[in-house]
Parts: sequence; C-alpha cells; structure tokens
Amino acid sequence: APHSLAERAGKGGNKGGNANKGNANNDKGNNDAGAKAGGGGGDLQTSLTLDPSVLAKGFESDGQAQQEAGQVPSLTSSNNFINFCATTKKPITNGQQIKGGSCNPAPMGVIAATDKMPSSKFVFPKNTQTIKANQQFDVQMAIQNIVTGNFVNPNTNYYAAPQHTDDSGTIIGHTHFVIEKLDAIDQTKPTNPGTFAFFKGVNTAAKDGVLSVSVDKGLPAGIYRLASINAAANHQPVLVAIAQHGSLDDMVYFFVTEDGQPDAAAAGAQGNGTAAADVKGGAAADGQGGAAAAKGGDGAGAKGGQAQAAKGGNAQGGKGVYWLSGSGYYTVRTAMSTAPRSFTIRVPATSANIGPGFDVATPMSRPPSPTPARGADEVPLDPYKNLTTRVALYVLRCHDIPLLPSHLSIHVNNEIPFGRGLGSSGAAVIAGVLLGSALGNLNLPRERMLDYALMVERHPDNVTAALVGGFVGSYLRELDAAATQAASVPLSEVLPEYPPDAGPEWGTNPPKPPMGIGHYVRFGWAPAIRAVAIIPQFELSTAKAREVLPESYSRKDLVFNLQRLAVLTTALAQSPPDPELIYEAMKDRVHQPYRRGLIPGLPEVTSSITPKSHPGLLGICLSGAGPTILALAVSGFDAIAEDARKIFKEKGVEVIWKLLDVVSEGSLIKEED
Ligand SMILES: Nc1ncnc2c1ncn2[C@@H]1O[C@H](COP(=O)(O)OP(=O)(O)OP(=O)(O)O)[C@@H](O)[C@H]1O
Ligand SMILES: N[C@@H](CCO)C(=O)O
Repeated sequence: APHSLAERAGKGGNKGGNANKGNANNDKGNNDAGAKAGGGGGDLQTSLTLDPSVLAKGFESDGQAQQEAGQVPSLTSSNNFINFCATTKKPITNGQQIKGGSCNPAPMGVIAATDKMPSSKFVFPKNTQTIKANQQFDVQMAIQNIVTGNFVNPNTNYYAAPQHTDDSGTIIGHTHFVIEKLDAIDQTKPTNPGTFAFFKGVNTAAKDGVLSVSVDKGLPAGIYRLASINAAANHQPVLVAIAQHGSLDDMVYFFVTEDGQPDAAAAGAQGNGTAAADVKGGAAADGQGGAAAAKGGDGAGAKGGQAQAAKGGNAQGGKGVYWLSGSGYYTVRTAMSTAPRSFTIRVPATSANIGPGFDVATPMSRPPSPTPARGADEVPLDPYKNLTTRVALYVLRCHDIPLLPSHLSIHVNNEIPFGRGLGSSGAAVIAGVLLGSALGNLNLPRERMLDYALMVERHPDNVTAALVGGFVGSYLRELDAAATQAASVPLSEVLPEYPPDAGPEWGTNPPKPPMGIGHYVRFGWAPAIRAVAIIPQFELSTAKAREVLPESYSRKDLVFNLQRLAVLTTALAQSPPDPELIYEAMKDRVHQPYRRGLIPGLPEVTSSITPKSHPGLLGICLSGAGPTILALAVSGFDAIAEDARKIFKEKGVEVIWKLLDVVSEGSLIKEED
C-alpha cells in the first residue's frame, strides 16, 4: 500500500533519464522526459525518479531471445515504463473515465498470490433460473478472496492507483453486477458492452460471504446474462499471480417471464423437441419402454374418495401435510408462507408393459382410487422419508441447495393406488423432480428431469410416460463406463434412508445423474381406444413381482414378444383399430406367465375375455407389474369389466374397475398467483 512504500523510503532520485525503449511497433525512441524528471529524493511517494529497488530488470527483454511461433515481442523498458505514456500521444489517465481512452502511468500494483485468487458464484438468480418480470429482486453473489466494499470515487480515482492487498495478501476491492439483455439463450453474436439493462458497483461489504444488490424495479420479460466484474479498489479488473486459472468472475444466464414461470416454448425446445430426434434404434438390455398417460373417464365402479388429512413431519421448519383422496391424478400442491409462491403439480398414472412391451409402458391417467382416502397412513409423511419430498430434496441438493424451503406446506391428492401396476411410485418420483425444480427455481428441461427420475426409479417406462404423457416407448441409453457407474449407484446413496435423528446435513452431496440417461419416443394412439382398468383389491409391489421373473429367456419367447411389440406400437395408432391384430399383439411371454402365481385369476381373465366373446375388446394384459388388468376396447366396457370381476371373484379376489383415456399431456406444474 502507498503508505508502506513511503515508510520504506529508499533512496529516490538516482538514475532519472532513461525513457522506454519500446518495440518495433511502439518505439518512438528515447525522449527526454526522464531527463527532465528531477529528484524528489528520499520520499518514495513524491520522488520523481525511479528507486532502484523497484526496477524490473525483466522488462528489458522482449521475450523472443528464443523465438516462439505465434508470440509477438513484448514492449520493453529499462525504466519500468515510467515514461511510457509519453510515447503514446494519449491523454494521461487522471482518475476520470476518459471516454476516448487514455494512457495510465500507474503501476499495476500488488498481484494476488495463487491462494488468494478471487472467485465468485451467483446465488440469485442462478443459471437458467426464471424470475418474474418487473418485480424487485436481489442479485446475490457469493465471493471469496476480495476484501469487498472498497470502492473509490469512480469519477476522480478511476484506475488512479495500483491494485493493493491487505496484510493477508487479499485484494482490496469490490465488484460490479451487470445484466445484459440477450436476443436468445443460444445467441452467438457478441453483445455490445456499451448497452446493458442494469449495472451496479457493489460498494457494500459481503455478509457471510454473499454480496447483495437490489434491482428495484425488476426487469422486463426477456433473456438475460448476469456477470460480475470483480475489481480492485480503483476499479481495475483483479490481477492474479498466474496466467492459467479458472474464471475470477461469474456469469449466469436467466429468464424473466411475465408470470415467473419457465417459458413453455423455451422448455419445449429443450424438452420434447429434442426427445424425438434423439431416439435411436436398438433395444438396451433393460428393454424399451412404452407408456402412456391417460385421462379418466367416469366408468362405473370406484367412487372418488374423500379427502383425508394427516400431519406431516417437519423439515427445517417446513410443514408437510398430506391429503390423499380420490378423483384423478397424483397432485402435489405447495404453498410457502415466507415467499409468495404456491404451485400445483399434477402427474398422471401410467400403465407399463402393455403386454409384450415389458419395461415399456402404455397409456393412462386419472386412475381410480380403489379405496377412498387410502394412502395417507401408508406413506411416511416425514419429508425426509416421503418419496416425493426426498426426490425433491435430492434434486435441490444436486444443485447445492441443502434444504427444503422453510414454511413450506405440501398437500398431496393421490388418485393412484399403491402397488397395483398403475405407476404410483413413478408418479411420486416425477412429482418430486418437478417439485425440486420448482422450489429451487432450477428450470430443468424435461430431458434433465428424466435423468433425475431415472436415478431413483430405474425403469424408464412409468416415469417417462408420467413426465411426457401419451403412449411412449423408452429405453435406457448405453452409457460409457464412467456414466454407467454414476448411474448405477445404489438407490440408498441417491436417496439415503434417513435415520430418526437425521439432521439437515444428512444426505447432502448426493451423486448427480449423468446427462441423457433415458431416451423416448411417443407413438400414436387411436382416439377410439379406451382402457378398462380392473383393479384387484390387494397390493403387489413391483419389487416382489420382479423377483419371480427369470434371469434369461429362450430365443423363442423373446422373438414372440419382439414380433408382437413391433406390430402393436403401430396397430394401436391405426383407426379404426383392428381387434384381430391387437389382441394377438398384446400377448406376452416375458412377464405375465411368471406372475400368474401372484395374481389369482390372471390367466383365466386374459384367456377367456376375447374380442369374440366381448365385442369391442381389442386386447387384454397385465398393467405394469400387476395386479391390475388392462383391457383396451372401443366399446363393451361394462361387459368386459363385469365378466372379469366374476372370474376374479371365483378366485376370491375383489376388484373395482375404471374406464380411462390416454392423456396426451404429461406432468403439469402451475404456479398460482
Ligand atoms: N408419495 C410416496 N411416498 C412414499 N412412498 C410412496 C409414495 N408413492 C408411492 N410410494 C411407494 O411406492 C409403492 C408402490 O410402488 P410399486 O413400484 O411397488 O408399485 P406401483 O408404482 O404402484 O406400480 P407399477 O410400478 O407396477 O406401475 C407404494 O407401496 C409405496 O411404498
Ligand atoms: N415394467 C415394470 C413395472 C414398472 O416399471 C415391470 O413390469 O416390472
């Protein structure tokens, strides 16, 4: 710092007179500036001569004693360039911001050591976050290795002193926040640094390592880039000891929309749009998935359940309240009392496999609620244990957000019966991913959401259909060795079990999903085809239903299924649907024969209800891992369902049934005002 220079007062006044040598481009020859510089002797702060102790001998070399291709010779000087500006014909930088440019005679000053290199990261808005237009918000940035809040008069002392540090070697300085509007998120045209939407020199010191500045009026809707300009006290960009280092600044891109919700078009471009293009042929070992989401009709059978409430556990002051009732979908409604946000997430039920497409799924939603108000007492309501909130927390923690927001209340309206083959766990997982994305303002594209879901629910069929809707085929992409390892971490590591005394730090830093784990394609679905879900009144967990499956299959059985699946995906899109084609194409030899022992009545129902005996029927199969039976039909729904009921009854199994339709939209999130 200047004062210490003065204190070290050496012997000024010797050796005035040498001007810069300059290089080929700049050498204006010697001048007499140095010669005119008188002594000042003694006081390093006032002496007009160079003290020998600060002479940088290295500046005499142009660096090309050994020529290096691509390098240009450096300017040189044997007097520290003290008169360099005299060679430039530019005005001297005098503390003002001289718009036409100037030449600065101040030395660069104290260069920060490598262990003191500044760095920063925006906390709000985060990269790709969406915020509401024309509404006040605080830009927040975590910063290290700058003694912040040191900001000299920018009109009188701009670049007017060297960079300096405190006793620990940390640069004394401040930062600036600048927000520029972009034409598009993938803009490639360089921006005009002379134009920006917001700029602020941050002259306050960081609190707990975070700097904060209010953008009082918010920003109009658009796409923006937010950058820091980390600077020394006199506004010059920070200087550090080495050339190769990470960025000393941060830069993020964010969206501003009228309602603060991710722009549908932008999300679509990153989500659905690329999905179809990404689908490649080839079946992975874990199969292809077909799934569809469906909308419930109002078939006879189950009554909607009435709401039931149960108190949830607490997560860092967050309140979890679960309501389970019956009338459609898996719906998660949140409200936060501290932040003015509430939103609803709706996820459809799904029916995997559709006969030969084992681990492939099929259509439906608005599933039945076989026992009204069922579920509140079956799932843990502690947010550390409940599947949806654990998945949300997983997503948040992968984005360095360790906790659910405080004062968060969640109401779940679950229409999907557990363990029936209607995708209840997949829906809970997708709801969790959407919840995490919304709570963290992460604006995750659909593809990325699928990655998170697939880290938790390893079969792509249910989660993909629940996320994107429609009749969907999906497969798990073959990953390279590192990604395979990352994707195969045990579920207990992704969503660790929380012991009763788990604190907020439990399960932080979870394994992040590799990019692009699942691929999918949407098939067509003839609008006349509806689904009768015949739902036995007992649960069969997917895990148990998979235990009975063999490790390997005969070629004959595999070919049997592959042939049918190839036909089925197209046959179900044709209008009018062909019962002969579809009934045969919905037969399966990969999972149903092995699961019959777990579902009394399964073989009898699937073999005795045929298009001949029940006009209107197209095909019949096990829904997911069972025990629900799915009958696709264009008419005759009551007869199909009631006859199936009789067969099940003979085996001692009670059923209810619901008439469902395929829904083309997948999961929805709606922010409420
Ligand atoms: N919100 C939730 N919180 C905790 N656990 C849940 C939640 N939703 C579902 N589950 C768990 O998932 C189980 C059901 O998952 P499972 O995979 O066995 O069947 P499914 O998803 O209903 O059917 P399928 O996968 O065959 O379509 C439930 O019994 C319950 O333990
Ligand atoms: N396809 C799975 C069910 C849901 O993923 C199975 O039949 O085991």
